[in-house]
Amino acid sequence: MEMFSSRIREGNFVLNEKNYSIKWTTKQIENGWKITGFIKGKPGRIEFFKTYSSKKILINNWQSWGPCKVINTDHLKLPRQIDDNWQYTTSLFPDIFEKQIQSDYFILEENKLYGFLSSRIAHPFFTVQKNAMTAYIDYFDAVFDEYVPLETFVILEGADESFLLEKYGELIAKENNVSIRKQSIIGWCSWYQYFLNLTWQEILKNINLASNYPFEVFQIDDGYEKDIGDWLIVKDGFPQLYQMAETIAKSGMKPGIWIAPFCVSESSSISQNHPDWLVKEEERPKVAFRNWDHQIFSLDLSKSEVKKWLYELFSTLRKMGYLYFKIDFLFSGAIPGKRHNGSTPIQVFREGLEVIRKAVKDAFILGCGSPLLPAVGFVDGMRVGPDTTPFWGENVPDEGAPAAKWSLRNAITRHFMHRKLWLNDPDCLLLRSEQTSLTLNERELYAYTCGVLDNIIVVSDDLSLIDDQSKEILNKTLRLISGSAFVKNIMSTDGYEIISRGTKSGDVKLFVDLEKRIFSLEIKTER
Ligand SMILES: O=[N+]([O-])c1cccc(O[C@H]2O[C@H](CO)[C@H](O)[C@H](O)[C@H]2O)c1
Repeated sequence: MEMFSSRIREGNFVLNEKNYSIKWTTKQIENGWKITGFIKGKPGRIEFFKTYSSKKILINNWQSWGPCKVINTDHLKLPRQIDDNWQYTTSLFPDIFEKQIQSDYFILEENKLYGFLSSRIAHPFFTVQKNAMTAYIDYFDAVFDEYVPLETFVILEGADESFLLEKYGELIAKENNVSIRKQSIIGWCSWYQYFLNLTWQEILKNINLASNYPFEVFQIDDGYEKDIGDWLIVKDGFPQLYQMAETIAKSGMKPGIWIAPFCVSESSSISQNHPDWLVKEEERPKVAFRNWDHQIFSLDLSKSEVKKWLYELFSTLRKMGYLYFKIDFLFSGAIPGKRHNGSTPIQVFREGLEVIRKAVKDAFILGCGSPLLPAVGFVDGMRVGPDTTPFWGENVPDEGAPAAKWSLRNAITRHFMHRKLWLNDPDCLLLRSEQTSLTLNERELYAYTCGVLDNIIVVSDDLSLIDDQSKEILNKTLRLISGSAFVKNIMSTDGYEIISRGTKSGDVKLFVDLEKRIFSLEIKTER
């Protein structure tokens, strides 16, 4: 284990390189080491730490949808090609990802965890090549005249990897002064039934049927808006946004809305009227990703006009009565590219989140498609996996594309974040027995796992398709929440053992195998 080419040991150190200076402190902590410090100059991408890598490692992608999974470093085929439309969800640095094994923020291996506790200015990540693991901190093109804090780094050692990961989560929470909402979310969401074919008639139908369910939140997803960026203008056939909120509120639920606030479509009025608001590459608006048959640009969140627009947008929605905001495609605010004031993409991403937080006050913010570590402290809930699907998805590559199987796997491998960094959103439960390829067993397996994990529970079905059996799955799931859950064998590749103490049904133990699609649920003490 080497930091800047010297063996790791306690003390205060200084290093003056050509382009930057760094001073740091290495301290022994319970179960390992902690490194804090300061840096100035034009660091670019610094090689921070080096060690040997095991073959079996748990790696993590930087944003919500990306995989968090155990791999065997010998079995990964390199080089690999990235889908051009989704470069930055695959990696913040696609050129690195194509050639090397990459893990963002942390790596877990047998008996050891290497992890960063913060991403306030820079992007910290690891690469593995042959048996060499390197930790980098990337400061993009930023120049710091004065010392700025280094992203804090820890090495944790111990025999139980699940425990190391939990410990890591606690340290991140402490570093970022996180406070967690006690009250979790039980709700309804339109996306996984209606996708972009959403209509106001169907929304009304489901608002009415929702009175038979314990939903506190009723969230309208993508499909109501005229264009990505033109959020306050609705599609033909929808009432005004304030009327939608009123209708939901009248039925006794909290109005929730989906919005992708850090990006705009090439066709939106923002792109047309404010080209100066967009992140540029070679003087042209940079394509953050392609979706909805359009090129999608990234907003330059370093600009005060953009921040003002963002604040107005969210305070308007809040005034209309929205109390739950699913803010999506957030990664687009943090992609590399030229911003107006020289801040790093990570800094401006956090400034954007801060503006939204101020504007919506105490309303619930659910992050989605979001960089994970930089969002800690700004969001109440966070999607921790790819989109779920009304099919299992066993043939979908494990790379962040929608698939129930991989969505649930991430809910398990990223469980250590739950109630430490935010409330985990494992994505929606799909309970309907029609218009789905999920079997009864798969629907139960998904729902009970989310329940035992105590995660956010949001149903995304046309409620007129819910039969008694499907409703009983929901009721049973809701009796499994509120416990404190622990994934016992996090490095496993053939089935997870999850225990949860103090659930509404007592202490429970769940064994779940996503390959074989089997589970067994043991309820130990009835209360
Ligand atoms: O279909 N896609 O290509 C695609 C790519 C990436 C993300 C994605 O889903 C995201 O946005 C939709 C609305 O558009 C829902 O809100 C999902 O819950 C959210 O995760 C969909």
